[in-house]
Amino acid sequence: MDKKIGFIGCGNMGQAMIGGIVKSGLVPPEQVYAADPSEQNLNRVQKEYGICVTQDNLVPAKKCDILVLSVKPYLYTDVIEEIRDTVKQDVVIVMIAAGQTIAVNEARFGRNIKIVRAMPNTPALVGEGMAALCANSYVTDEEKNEVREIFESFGKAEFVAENMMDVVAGVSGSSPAYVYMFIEALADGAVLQGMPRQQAYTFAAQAVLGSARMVLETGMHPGALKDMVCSPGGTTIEAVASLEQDGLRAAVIRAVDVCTEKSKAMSK
Ligand SMILES: NC(=O)C1=CN([C@@H]2O[C@H](COP(=O)(O)OP(=O)(O)OC[C@H]3O[C@@H](n4cnc5c(N)ncnc54)[C@H](O)[C@@H]3O)[C@@H](O)[C@H]2O)C=CC1
Ligand SMILES: O=C(O)[C@@H]1CCC=N1
Repeated sequence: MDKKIGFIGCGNMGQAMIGGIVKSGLVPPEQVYAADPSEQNLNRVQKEYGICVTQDNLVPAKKCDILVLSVKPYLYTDVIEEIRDTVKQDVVIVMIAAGQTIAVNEARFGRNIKIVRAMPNTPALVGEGMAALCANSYVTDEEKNEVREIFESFGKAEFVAENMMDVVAGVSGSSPAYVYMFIEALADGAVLQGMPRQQAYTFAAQAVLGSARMVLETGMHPGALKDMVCSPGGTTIEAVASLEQDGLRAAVIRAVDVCTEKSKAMSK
């Protein structure tokens, strides 16, 4: 892609996206810019990925065709105020912050600005991200495809209606945290039964990875896949009955629900 891609904010999510883009070879590292006040973060991405780094937000603002605002939601007002007179006329702004709506941010720019709102997740760093995207009417189909290509360079990406963005935070933006908790708990159970800890993380994480691929690649219902593991009178159904008793599913459904509600509340 012959575009310059900039990041304002180079923390967890910015670094995950930069890592994904550079590793995929979508654009050469010289075409990727990151601005952040943290020298430590900049040194890390500069050393690891060879991209252009600066503490001045106006550098990527001036140079980039696609500009990702990867700062915390509360900083959007200040950052937009800082860059809005410097960005290219035709720049495509990509907003990845939870609870930041297109309408509110169009108003902050105060002109007809192209905005794509996205909700990615950190597995982007290993090329297995999941992102939802939606765009305002100023973004052309070609530009939408370019932004989709960026997100697809480190995982899957789908356009959705903007009113789906809150639930996307609940089901994929934030859910890696719940999955890590599940992996940690699986490993703790194995350690309790005598397995060395590092080995336990490998066994637990590979089981989660393989199960996720089964859902995506077989297209089978998760319940049917679960039934395939449960031998009558066997070990698995003992564990499944125990998880039902302890409310695993109810706990997860509630987690997605409260996360979604928090995202909605942040939009107000
Ligand atoms: N971490 C995640 O899993 C996900 C995060 N997001 C969104 O990504 C955004 C960033 O989140 P994280 O990367 O987790 O936060 P973070 O705290 O790791 O990174 C934010 C970065 O912004 C920098 N920063 C602070 N003030 C700045 C300024 N004025 N100009 C430029 N950079 C500045 C900080 O030094 C830091 O490196 C948030 O809006 C969040 O909602 C979206 C999806 C997933
Ligand atoms: O916790 C957060 O607010 C961000 C948004 C999705 C994942 N992390």
